[in-house]
Formats: sequence, structure tokens, C-alpha cells
Amino acid sequence: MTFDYDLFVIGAGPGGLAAAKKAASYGARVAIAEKEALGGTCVNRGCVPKKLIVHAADVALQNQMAYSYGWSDSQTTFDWTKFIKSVHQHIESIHRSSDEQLQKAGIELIRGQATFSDPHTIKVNENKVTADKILIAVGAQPIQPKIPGIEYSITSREMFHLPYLPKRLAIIGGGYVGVEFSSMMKAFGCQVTIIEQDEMVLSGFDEDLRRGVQEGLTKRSIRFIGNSNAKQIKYAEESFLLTLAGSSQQIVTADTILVATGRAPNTKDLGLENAGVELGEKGAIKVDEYNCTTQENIFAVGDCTNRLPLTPVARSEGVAFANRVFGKKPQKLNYDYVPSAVFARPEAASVGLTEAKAREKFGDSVKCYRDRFQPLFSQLTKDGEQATIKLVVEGESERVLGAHMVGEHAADIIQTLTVAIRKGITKQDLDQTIGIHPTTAEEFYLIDCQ
Ligand SMILES: Cc1cc2nc3c(=O)[nH]c(=O)nc-3n(C[C@H](O)[C@H](O)[C@H](O)COP(=O)(O)OP(=O)(O)OC[C@H]3O[C@@H](n4cnc5c(N)ncnc54)[C@H](O)[C@@H]3O)c2cc1C
Ligand SMILES: NC(=O)c1ccc[n+]([C@@H]2O[C@H](COP(=O)([O-])OP(=O)(O)OC[C@H]3O[C@@H](n4cnc5c(N)ncnc54)[C@H](O)[C@@H]3O)[C@@H](O)[C@H]2O)c1
Repeated sequence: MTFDYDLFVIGAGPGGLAAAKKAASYGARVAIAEKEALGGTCVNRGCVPKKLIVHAADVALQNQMAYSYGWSDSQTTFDWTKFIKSVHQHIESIHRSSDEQLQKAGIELIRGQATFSDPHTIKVNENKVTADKILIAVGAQPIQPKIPGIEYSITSREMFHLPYLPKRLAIIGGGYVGVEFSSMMKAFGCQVTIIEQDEMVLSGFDEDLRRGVQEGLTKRSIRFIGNSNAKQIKYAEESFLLTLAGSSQQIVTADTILVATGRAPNTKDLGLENAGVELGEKGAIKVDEYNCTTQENIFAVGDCTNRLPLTPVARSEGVAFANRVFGKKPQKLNYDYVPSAVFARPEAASVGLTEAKAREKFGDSVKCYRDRFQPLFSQLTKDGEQATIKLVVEGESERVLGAHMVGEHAADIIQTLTVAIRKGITKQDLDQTIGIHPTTAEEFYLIDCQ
């Protein structure tokens, strides 16, 4: 049977784009469908605009510290509307560049929502196309608790289109999204309250990292209400009244309520039932270690599989799929040492096992080294900011299983350590390494407090 394409990709986020480009580089005839803007969540309403807002917030924070570094008081004002316009202009330039890359690679871009008619046939805008192989890379979307008044809240998607900054922001959920937005918005002068069902922010991360971030947020006057969740939202006198349930039953008054309670795979309305593609927990597409679905010619990568919803993971899965299927280079990803960062202030990052997971797996042979110190920058500002570093090691050789950090440049430092930890370094390897002074990163070579 002949098909219109060798590969049809649904979704032009990091996973879909990486797979399409790699497959085309092997000579495959490729088309990609996108119902919204090129680049997916990451470029349009995730990593990229988020990190630009973090940079804008850092300017505000640096201004607060400038006096300690010899600068005189100067009047500064922040224009959110002007700033967010330049963020969106930058995103448009990424769209143009992605479009050019697709054209150059000979990949056909089809704008519209794709649905399956059968395992080899896709319908987009009333047109049907056929493909030998199909890759699903449709990402995920925010989930919202089903409570009365939830329609008054917004999600991270709308945060990037706020017409003006709210005075009082309530955030339901203290995970990645909630913590990052709390510190950005606080730096711009908003009063921020986080409501989290767990006792601390960032569940799933190492306890020392969670504590370090939580202390840092509290020091910045971000209010945290733990062991509580949202019960209902009402609108009264130009404010939203958020009633809580759980250990706190108070009412939080806010101008904007951000719901950041997790994300669910975008697998509804795809016609998967016509294609024999099965779903697993939370509506995620069931895949094996090679990203094969339950239908032999259909594959899935990225957030829609709900494995590790991060851009580099989606991208690597897309490339590994194309290498194997079109480049005849079998490639299986190893998810054990995927680093991740929370771009809050204080910043936090992590790779490998948390202390709790390491103890579950290796019992009493696990040992931890940790240190808390004041980075040089904060010694002059006297703001009392502390950094935390922690190593989780195992056995006589003290093989490093995990590294966790809270403090300036945490993401870059942990990223650089990742390759060494993946390669199985020991604590002694770190001790014998000479660092760069004065830096925060050198503390990983000097750490000796257990
Ligand atoms: C606020 C926020 C901040 C984030 N920050 C970071 C970060 O700093 N670092 C990091 O690593 N990750 C971050 N992430 C996560 C990251 O954005 C995702 O893991 C990544 O975008 C997943 O890529 P993907 O290709 O799987 O899906 P997506 O990027 O979601 O792309 C899927 C695409 O498919 C399209 N689509 C869906 N259904 C169809 C259909 N039927 N037909 C046609 N097109 C369709 C969608 O429109 C979308 O463009 C963040 C996420 C959020 C929400
Ligand atoms: N820097 C990054 O890499 C980055 C940034 C943002 C998002 N992301 C990705 O996006 C995903 C989604 O992020 P997220 O923050 O939405 O989800 P998350 O799973 O990280 O955090 C959700 C939080 O909401 C809490 N929660 C859930 N329901 C609640 C309720 N009813 N009331 C109070 N609290 C409630 C949970 O306990 C959890 O702490 C992340 O898992 C991550 O993979 C990554």
C-alpha cells in the first residue's frame, strides 16, 4: 500500500518538531499537524516566556540589592504591558525561525486539529491524509479542581496574557508552576499566597530542597498555606473570595486566582478509539520503552505519555524514535538521571535519587552530605539568603546517587554535575576535584558535613 507520507506527526511542540526534523534528515517524507502555534507549550506558554519573566523579575530583585553594592537610590518603574509585548514579539520570532526550519527540511506543516479515522488515516480540516507511521506528540493541558466558582480562576496559559499585574494573587498548588509564578509575581510587587494540599511546596523533591525553597519563599514574604485545598470561589466587591478546606478553612481574598494543580495528557478528541491506541492512567497514551503504542505503526512521545513532562525529555524521545524507526539506530532512553530545575527565587535543581528514594532502594548503606551557607553575593547585601547543597551517596565507595541544590545558579550547576553522576562518580572523585574560586559550584567539591 502507498501512503501520502512516511511519517505524520500530530503536534508541533518540542517532541513533535524534534522527531519530524530527525526523520526528514533520514530522507523520510514527513508532515506535521499543529492546531495552535509552532513550538507547543514550551515556546508559547511554558519554559520560554516563563524564563523571560524570571529575568525581568531578577532585574527588580537586583535593583533592591543595588544599594549594598554602592549604587545610589534611583527611581525605577516596571511596565508589564510593554514587557509582555516584547516577550510575545520574541515568541513570534521563534515561530518564524521554526517555520523556516521546517521548510528547509522539506516538512509539510498542516495547520489544524488532527484526528484519527483509522490507524493509517488522519483527518485535518476535513481533508484526509494517509501515513505509514504516525507519531502522537500532543502534549498536556492544565487540570483544574472541580469546585464551585472555578470559572473565576485562570491557568498558567492565561498568566502570559495578563493585561496588568494583580495586586493580590492566590495560587492553588505549590508545584513547579505555582512556586515559579509565586516568586516572579512577588518580585513585581504582588502580594502572593500559595495554597497547597501537602505540608510543603514541591512534593516529590528531596526534603532538604523543599525546606530550602519554602524558607526562601517565606523570607520573601510569600504566604504559604499548607495541608489545605480550595473549596469554592466567589466573586464579591471586585475581588475573588477563595474558601479553603483542610487544615486551614479561611477565606483568601485575591484579584487573580491561578490554578496550578498539575497537567493531564491532551488525549481527548483525538479519535484514538479509531486507531486502536490504548490509554493508561490519567488518560496518558500507553507506550513501551521505545515509545511504541498498542498499535504497531503508531508511536507517542512527550507530555502525552505522562512519563517525565519536561521539554528535554520530549525532545530526546522524539529524536530517539526517529533514530530507531527511520535511521535504523536503536536507542532506548535512560530516565534515571534526568535533571530538573525550579526557576523560582531561590532557584532549586535536582538530579538522581532523593534521600527518601535512595533509602527505600538501598536502606542503611545510604549516607548524605549537606551544607548550608551564605553565598558571597548575599554576604554584602546582608539579606540572610542561604544556599543548600546535598549529596546522596551509597555503599563503601560512596557512589553519588543524587545531588540537590537551592541557591543561585542551581540549574546550571546541577546540569553540569549530571554527566559525572550518570557516569557513576564517587564522593572521593568530587573531593579530589579542584574547583573554581569564588563560586557557589565549588562547594560541591568541599562539602563534608553529614
Ligand atoms: C508554565 C510552564 C512552564 C514550564 N517550564 C518548563 C521548563 O522550564 N523546563 C522544562 O523542561 N519544561 C517546562 N515545562 C514543561 C514543557 O513545556 C513540556 O514538558 C513540553 O512542552 C512538552 O513537549 P511536548 O512536545 O510533549 O508537548 P507540547 O509542547 O504541549 O506540544 C504539543 C502540541 O500539540 C498540539 N496539539 C495537541 N493536539 C493536537 C491535535 N489534535 N492536532 C494538532 N495539534 C495538536 C498543541 O497545540 C501543542 O502545540 C513547562 C510547562 C509549563 C506549563
Ligand atoms: N521548571 C520546569 O521544568 C517546569 C516548570 C513548570 C512546569 N513544569 C512541568 O509541568 C508539570 C505541571 O506543573 P504543575 O506545577 O502544574 O504540577 P505539579 O504536579 O508540579 O504540582 C501540582 C501541585 O498542586 C498540588 N495540588 C493538587 N491539587 C490541589 C488542590 N486541589 N489544592 C491544593 N493543592 C493541590 C499538588 O500537591 C502539587 O504540589 C510539572 O510536573 C513539570 O513537569 C516544569
